[in-house]
Amino acid sequence: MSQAKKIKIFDTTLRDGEQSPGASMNIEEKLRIAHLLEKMNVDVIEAGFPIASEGDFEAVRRVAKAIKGPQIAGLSRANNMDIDRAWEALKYAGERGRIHTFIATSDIHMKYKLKMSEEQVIETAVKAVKRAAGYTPNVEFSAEDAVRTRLPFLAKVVEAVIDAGARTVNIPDTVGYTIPSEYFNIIKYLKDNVPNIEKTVLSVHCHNDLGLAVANSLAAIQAGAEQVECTINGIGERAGNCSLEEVVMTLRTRQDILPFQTNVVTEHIYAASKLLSTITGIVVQPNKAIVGANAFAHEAGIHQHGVLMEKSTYEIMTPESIGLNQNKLVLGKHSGRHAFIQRLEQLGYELSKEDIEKAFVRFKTLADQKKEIFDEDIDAIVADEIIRIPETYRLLQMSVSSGSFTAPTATVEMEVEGKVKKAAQLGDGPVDATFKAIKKLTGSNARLLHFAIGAITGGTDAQGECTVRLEEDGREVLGQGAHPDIIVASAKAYINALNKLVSAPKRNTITV
Ligand SMILES: CC(=O)SCCNC(=O)CCNC(=O)[C@H](O)C(C)(C)COP(=O)(O)OP(=O)(O)OC[C@H]1O[C@@H](n2cnc3c(N)ncnc32)[C@H](O)[C@@H]1OP(=O)(O)O
Ligand SMILES: CC(C)C(=O)C(=O)O
Ligand SMILES: [Mg+2]
Repeated sequence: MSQAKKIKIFDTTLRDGEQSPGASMNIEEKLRIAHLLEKMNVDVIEAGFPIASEGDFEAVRRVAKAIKGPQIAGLSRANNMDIDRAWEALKYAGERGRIHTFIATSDIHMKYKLKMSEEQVIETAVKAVKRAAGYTPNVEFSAEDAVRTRLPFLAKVVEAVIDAGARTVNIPDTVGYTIPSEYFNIIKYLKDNVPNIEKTVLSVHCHNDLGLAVANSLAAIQAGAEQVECTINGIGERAGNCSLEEVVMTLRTRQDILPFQTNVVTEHIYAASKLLSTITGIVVQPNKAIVGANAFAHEAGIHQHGVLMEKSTYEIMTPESIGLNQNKLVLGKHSGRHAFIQRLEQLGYELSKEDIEKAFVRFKTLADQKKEIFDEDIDAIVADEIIRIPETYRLLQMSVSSGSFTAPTATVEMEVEGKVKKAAQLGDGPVDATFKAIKKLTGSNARLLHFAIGAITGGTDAQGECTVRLEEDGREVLGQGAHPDIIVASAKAYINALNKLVSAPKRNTITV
């Protein structure tokens, strides 16, 4: 059995997270996220601030009704109206309904915002906790701006609200001001100086104004905090809150020096991150820890080589642990031969050493001009440099008749696998008739996905250039053809694509 101490995860994506500019969510959206948080097995979901609006009230009520595992919290100021309204929404969750009441305790907030003395703040806090405790024993109290609060006063407030019935007491860094060593000392001070501290769960709630929310939360855990308040993708007021995925994955990854564990099923982390950014439109930066697009991607040749030999050379957690299928080796100008050869093999190419070297030189030249090399680029390099697509089908001659009085007809003569064949077809237009004739001659079932025609140079004598994209059995190819007659250019492009389909290696999904 593990000796690790349990840390409760209090997710406030739907409350503090929603305070991010532009992150407002409707009730259905909040419910979808709440269901995913339930699957993730977080301990508490703070669903909203019921007094804030009818919509927020309804969202908290619906979440309290629908969610079965985690506790459901609703925020309220330290007054009767907010607390009563919060319970009205939370009561459907029974004992799992948590009234979370708060009041600021720092000099700045008391003087300028609340215009209250220390005595008035303590009295208001105690009254609020007692009022909430009249509804449920599941009461949390937060000392807003605790980090900028004089410590002896903070200790007095904490002791008083515990006596009044607060089962959880939260010490927020509301403005993201503290640093890890200072926050550690604050939590330690409360542990050492509040006589009834063991009767409550000590919680922390960090903002990211200096980019230290996760580091501060970890320091607090080391000092004895038992609950961490956090949000998916770290969204929240201003620079955001402590990121759930970062704090949870740090605890999971560094068990060797952090003997703590959470109940979170981390394999849902990636899905939760995606769902939230889809709903809010707040995109995750590519280099964001854990859930950014590049968090499990490697571009540098030396790293790619290492990862191909043994993933743990450059990966401290597995992509699977957050619900990603696999890592990603991005081919670009920093890549080396090992990764390039692996991609060639995955694409189904079996090339000699000399051919690989030729293709690699072309790949590096292209990578200098292009940010990322895709599989289609590699297909083109191999086709041009090594394979030079064999012509299973060849256009010999063709004629087309069409106009406003004539039904479009195409007569096409082709060499098909060494035999000369001819067919005539009617169509909706001359190109359609031509493609139908080619299909008849080749027996192809390929689907036309895209057809584009343009002029290579200006003027009526310009070469027509045609591009088609065909699909057959899940494989897609591009075909190109050029000719002064645009119908002939179209026929050539279509035949070029068919040749690629019969010569390209068969592959399933394209992976890295
Ligand atoms: C650190 C945090 O994240 S705290 C949570 C912040 N979240 C939000 O504010 C989002 C939801 N808020 C709202 O919808 C609105 O602000 C409401 C409904 C709560 C209040 O709206 P209004 O009544 O119009 O007041 P307004 O927001 O302008 O001002 C806040 C009032 O609450 C008082 N107040 C602030 N915090 C508290 C508190 N913890 N306990 C009691 N009163 C408080 C202020 O002193 C001010 O009082 P006043 O109106 O007597 O001057
Ligand atoms: C309401 C409290 C917990 C808060 O969000 C903060 O202080 O940042
Ligand atoms: Mg906050």
